[in-house]
Amino acid sequence: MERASLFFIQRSSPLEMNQKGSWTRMSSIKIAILGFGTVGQGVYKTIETHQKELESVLGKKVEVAAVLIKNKEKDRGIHPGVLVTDKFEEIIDLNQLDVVVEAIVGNEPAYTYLQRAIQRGCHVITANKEMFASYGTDLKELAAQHDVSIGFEATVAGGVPVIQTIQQLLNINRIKKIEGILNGTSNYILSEMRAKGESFSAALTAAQEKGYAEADPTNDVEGFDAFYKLMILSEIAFGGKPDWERVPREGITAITREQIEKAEKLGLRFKLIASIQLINGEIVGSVRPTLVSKSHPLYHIEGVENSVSIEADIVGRITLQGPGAGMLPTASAVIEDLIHAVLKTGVPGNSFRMQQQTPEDSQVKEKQNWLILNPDDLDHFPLSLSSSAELEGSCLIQADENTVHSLRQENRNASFFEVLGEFMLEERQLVKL
Ligand SMILES: NC(=O)C1=CN([C@@H]2O[C@H](COP(=O)(O)OP(=O)(O)OC[C@H]3O[C@@H](n4cnc5c(N)ncnc54)[C@H](OP(=O)(O)O)[C@@H]3O)[C@@H](O)[C@H]2O)C=CC1
Ligand SMILES: N[C@@H](CC=O)C(=O)O
Repeated sequence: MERASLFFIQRSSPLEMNQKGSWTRMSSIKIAILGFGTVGQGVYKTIETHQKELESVLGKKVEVAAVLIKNKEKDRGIHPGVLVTDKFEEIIDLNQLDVVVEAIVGNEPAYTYLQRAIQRGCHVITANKEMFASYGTDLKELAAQHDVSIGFEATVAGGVPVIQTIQQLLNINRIKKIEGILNGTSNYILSEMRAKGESFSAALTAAQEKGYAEADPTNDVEGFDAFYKLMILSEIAFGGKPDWERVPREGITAITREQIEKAEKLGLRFKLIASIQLINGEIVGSVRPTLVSKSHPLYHIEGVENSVSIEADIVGRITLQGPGAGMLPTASAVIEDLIHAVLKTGVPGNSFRMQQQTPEDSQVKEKQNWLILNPDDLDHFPLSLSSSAELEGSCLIQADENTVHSLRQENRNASFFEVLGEFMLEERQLVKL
């Protein structure tokens, strides 16, 4: 009995003194969660488990007023007082609605729902990178017009607070380059294939079961997901995005277990690397499978972990690392955005970061090391390493992007992988092109 009443006291709003000096129930922050999959459920659970912390930071209880889903037949285990509906109209028409958290999939109807929520005066938070990469600029503008916050920490690198780091903590630094592992599913698959000899499809199934993969995992394994995240980072770091068509995007589907084993023998690991930088004032990016050597920090990023390195002119290089996908890490990003939303530190324009950076000290892209697996014509590479047992049927070159591009055209069956980090082979010479 005592336990039950204690529980009741905790769940009801605390008392606050009103202007007339009498005690009333403290008002609560009412939120709606759009989507109740991995992310939506994580947010719902975290609000339950961390109500005390939320209340102490915000001075108010946070109440989930409504949840939007597609399939009304599924049992959700949601508290009976919460409106569970497949009709957005019922949510947007609620008497009180302060924050809308969007965790559904794809551009529409997510974009329209968030526009309507902002127009109603609600703060919005999204985890939907595909939508935000396309419409983030418009939504930020709309949010500024309506003086509401827009949170999108969960759109990039799951639980790793990279957006707030750039927006709130690197206001004066000029960012030169951002590079990292931005897709948890791909990194998990590559790690499982290498460490446990799993097949691609078995590793993908496991990533889906753990809630890491997108509803359509093509986005993960073909590099679209990392690409969307890169575009979101580009906008906050450089104040703009490159022409999407000019960003090479390649996923991990063509990587075989044999290639992974061959790389392993050479002390190299495959990682899906996303990178974006200013080169002579132009924003240049790419998403592609890359080989990293033991000396490189990304070599040790395994499983669902993500890692993002930010190179800036004052601070130098800082690296953030942590879980890049999954229920609770993503809920963590959303919940922290909720604090900024309610305290209004997430209103666009409240970040001091300049919108457009002067590309004064942008860099010239140097030649990189590339490992070519199975070139069609080894004679093409006079100093090829084909005589090496480990490198049988492959060679290492140093070349710029354009040279590699032409070589690819001439060697259609060969695979070209940039090598990051120190990579030297005894008695072997690098072919410099
Ligand atoms: N999973 C992760 O680790 C991360 C995911 N994200 C992003 O968060 C978003 C959600 O991901 P996740 O939770 O994994 O996805 P899920 O597929 O697990 O869940 C999607 C949810 O959205 C609902 N939904 C889909 N379309 C509609 C619609 N048109 N109207 C109403 N409800 C709809 C589904 O309803 P129903 O249950 O009825 O089918 C489901 O509850 C995605 O944009 C994803 O990219 C971001 C960071 C990490
Ligand atoms: N599918 C995504 C989820 C988080 O953004 C990933 O695997 O990284």
